Amino acid sequence: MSRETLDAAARQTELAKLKGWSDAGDAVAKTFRFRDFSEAFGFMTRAALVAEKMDHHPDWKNVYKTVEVRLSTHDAGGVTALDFKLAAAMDKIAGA
Ligand SMILES: C[C@H](O)[C@H](O)[C@H]1CNC2=NC(N)=NC(=O)C2=N1
Repeated sequence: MSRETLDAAARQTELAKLKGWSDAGDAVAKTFRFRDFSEAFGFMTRAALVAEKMDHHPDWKNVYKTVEVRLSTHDAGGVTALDFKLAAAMDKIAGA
């Protein structure tokens, strides 16, 4: 998959296909909220396995039952198609 960065218009096109993700310029971001810590950490565990398989890893922060996620392609210095692929996978795991 291409590691070319997407411009603002292309990011908007991709964001429109997802729910709850926003454009953070150098990344796309979403805050996932779960019922409790166990659900949040279960999500992170499953997402981590997918990310590792993709060799594409999230920047994220967990506080109790929320998980703040930022996705960018560090090697490319911006957002690429890979970030949207991981975003969609995370939504699926979260049941969103
Ligand atoms: C060598 C390895 O493929 C790279 O370092 C991968 C690992 N995971 C990565 N994850 C993310 N989010 N961006 C990258 O550029 C990246 N690069």
